[in-house]
Amino acid sequence: MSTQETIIAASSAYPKPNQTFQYGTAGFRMKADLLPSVVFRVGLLAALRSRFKGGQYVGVMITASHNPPADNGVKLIDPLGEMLESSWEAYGTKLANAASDQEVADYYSQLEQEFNLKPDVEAKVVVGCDTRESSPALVDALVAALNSLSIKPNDYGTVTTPQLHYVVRCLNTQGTDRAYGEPTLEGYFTKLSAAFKGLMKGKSTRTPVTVDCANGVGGPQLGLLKKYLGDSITIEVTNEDVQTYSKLNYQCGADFVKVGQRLPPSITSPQPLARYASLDGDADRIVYYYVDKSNTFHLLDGDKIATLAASFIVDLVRASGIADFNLGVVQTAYANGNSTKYIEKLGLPVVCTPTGVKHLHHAALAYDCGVYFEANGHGTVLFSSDALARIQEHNPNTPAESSALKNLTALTELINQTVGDALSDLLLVEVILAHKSWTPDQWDSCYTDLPNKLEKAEVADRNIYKTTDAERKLTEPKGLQDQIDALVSKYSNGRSFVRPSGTENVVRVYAEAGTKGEADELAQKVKALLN
Ligand SMILES: CC(=O)N[C@H]1[C@@H](OP(=O)(O)O)O[C@H](CO)[C@@H](O)[C@@H]1O
Ligand SMILES: [Mg+2]
Repeated sequence: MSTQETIIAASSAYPKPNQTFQYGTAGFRMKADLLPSVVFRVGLLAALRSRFKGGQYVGVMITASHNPPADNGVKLIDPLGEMLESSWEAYGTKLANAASDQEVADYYSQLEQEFNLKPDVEAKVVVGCDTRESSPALVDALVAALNSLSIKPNDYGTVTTPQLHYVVRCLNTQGTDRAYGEPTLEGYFTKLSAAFKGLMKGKSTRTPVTVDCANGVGGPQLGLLKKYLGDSITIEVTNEDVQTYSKLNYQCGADFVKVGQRLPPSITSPQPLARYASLDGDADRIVYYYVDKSNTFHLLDGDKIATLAASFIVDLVRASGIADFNLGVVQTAYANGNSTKYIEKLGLPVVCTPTGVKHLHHAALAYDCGVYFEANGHGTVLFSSDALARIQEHNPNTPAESSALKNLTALTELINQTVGDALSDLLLVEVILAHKSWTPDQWDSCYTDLPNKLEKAEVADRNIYKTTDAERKLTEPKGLQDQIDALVSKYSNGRSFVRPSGTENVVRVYAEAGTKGEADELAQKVKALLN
């Protein structure tokens, strides 16, 4: 049979439902029963992408992150562990929407020709999935697509999204001077735990940190990581039930905590000033929190993690005696206004990009060290290859410089530089707090969040909302931005913006103001302009 015929035969087992699909910020994501045809076609896309990249490995992750248990999703990982290059999202969308098996096969061949893909360049695809009930069948759909092209994918089983990103990068850099690590889970755990233990040497024993794993894949993986960490840290794991599918992200996890600004109900008697953290369903996102002595809840979100990491790394670089090192922080419009002010006060450059990790990641590459976080806890730290070389070649002049340099080097190993990684970020925060001997309230006191409110509005057509200035201003519908500005001007420390979501059929409204009541009121008033 020709390739066309084998694709058609295999595709016929995965008929397309009557639905339009779009590869968005988080790949394809929706109710799992709508996804088999999409995942099959993403398998074809992954093969094309790998061949386009000269036969390098690409990854396919099956997950719907913080979405409810009945949802699932699929996204592609590029060879260095980054998100799929944006220009390819459109090919994914077109493949997913092809009306017949014949059209699927035709479009596959068309792309093969367009990119002049040689038949002798073999595709290499790795796959991983989260713990959802629907995940194994979706992996089967992916494997069926690859098998129809005579490709045998490398299945990493149930893994966190960042673990798969790590593995993809390791596979493609093996044996080069940019080798990222062993392309196995053991390699991942060993790399993180060795760096962590080095950084914690000589630090006094800390109180435990409690980690809510959203009843997702982070639970079992954190359980494994703990074995490698030994007694270098005490981690208490909660919400780690992956057997009861309905519990995933239910009343727990990073999204629940961030959106509701409250504890997961499973934490019934929080210890004042103890450290708590929540992961999301695929463990690429983390937020911290604590209750103070009067039992009031305080969130330490992605902005707080970014400022903590940036100030710590700047200090380490200085203490190592490395000069002319430029460190920048990348945020989105959702970053709290006071976090931005704080970073400016530290004398660090800070830029704002559109929402979505790929935009932040790209902007962070402009620095020797780019620290990027979304307020909701997605984020990581990138060191440029030039910066890594300078750190490696630097000759310290004093024992103090030598010790700082050693820690800086270990940090570059501890941080998953492919993508935001809740497990790696957890260890990063723990290291910094240990080095500063800080309790969570001391960390929190660096700056006070401006009261804020995030709302969503259901609108007839979110595509009529067009933005500029990193999504902070509307250009369309005409006149709406002026109305928003007029409202904002009535509030001290007021700020508000409106943008269409990239992952849900809604428009998001964000507002900040001097008091919580004013922030809520401003958000309501801006929302009312949309109807
Ligand atoms: C306000 C907000 O939290 N938006 C989220 C959300 O994007 P929207 O385009 O706002 O739907 O999902 C993205 C993917 O997970 C994440 O990167 C982003 O931060
Ligand atoms: Mg996630």
